[in-house]
Amino acid sequence: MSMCTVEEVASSCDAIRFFQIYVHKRRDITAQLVQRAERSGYKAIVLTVDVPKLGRREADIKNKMVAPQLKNFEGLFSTQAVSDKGSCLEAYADSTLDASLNWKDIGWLRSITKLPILIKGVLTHEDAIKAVEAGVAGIVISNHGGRQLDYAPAAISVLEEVVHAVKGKVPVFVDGGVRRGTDVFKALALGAQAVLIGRPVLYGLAVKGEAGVRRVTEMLKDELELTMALSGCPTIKDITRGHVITDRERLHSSL
Ligand SMILES: Cc1cc2nc3c(=O)[nH]c(=O)nc-3n(C[C@H](O)[C@H](O)[C@H](O)COP(=O)(O)O)c2cc1C
Repeated sequence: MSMCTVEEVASSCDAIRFFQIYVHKRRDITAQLVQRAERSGYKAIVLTVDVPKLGRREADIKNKMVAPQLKNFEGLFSTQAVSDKGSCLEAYADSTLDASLNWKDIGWLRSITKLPILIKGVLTHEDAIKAVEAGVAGIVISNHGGRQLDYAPAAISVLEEVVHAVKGKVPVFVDGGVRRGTDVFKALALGAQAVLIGRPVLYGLAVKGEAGVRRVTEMLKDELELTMALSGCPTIKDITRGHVITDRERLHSSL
């Protein structure tokens, strides 16, 4: 749901880019986006699976959230959803996203692209195993930044069970609540290959544009390096499971 097009983002930088998609009721629209991402040099498709419907975002409802102009869909369909119930974003998601999304759709996606497909929104080891069986190239553990369902577990709390289930067959990434280098360190120690960052990037952007985003990533990098130095880890490879204690271990030690 970007306000810039696939092509605009591609021409703005030569960084490695992954393209995140939702599956639309109209599959031709999803297919077109995937093809545009391929043509624009994106390296992977990230299929978000935790939004069959938009969660109940009460602030959006109260504030009568207006869906932003989603430029990728210009000429394809109108994204100007209106709602008398409150959130226009919710009305937009209801009318366009396919709530019947299921495991077979990964097969469909694989049939229309040669790019590796990552699945974003996994929170259990059972789903992680199914995702690997369905042929994904990577897993992003995520609860959508806590924006979809109250009481969904924190992504970091399920990281280890997913890593164990996946057994190194595909890389495991995690997002949600990464605010400090220590958070990155913890995720790496619990077996994540990398972390993804949402709101800190947006906060940096809001405060100081591109320089603000740069500063956010520098801060995280500096903090990670300091944490590594103070934990006796000269390289990322030196960060091990033994460097962190989880709640489960605390509980065991008090039994
Ligand atoms: C304003 C906003 C918009 C988002 N839009 C999307 C989206 O379109 N697709 C998606 O997969 N995740 C979306 N997310 C979720 C993020 O990708 C990510 O999972 C989450 O923000 C990570 O948590 P963090 O913000 O604590 O780092 C959005 C998050 C925010 C805050």
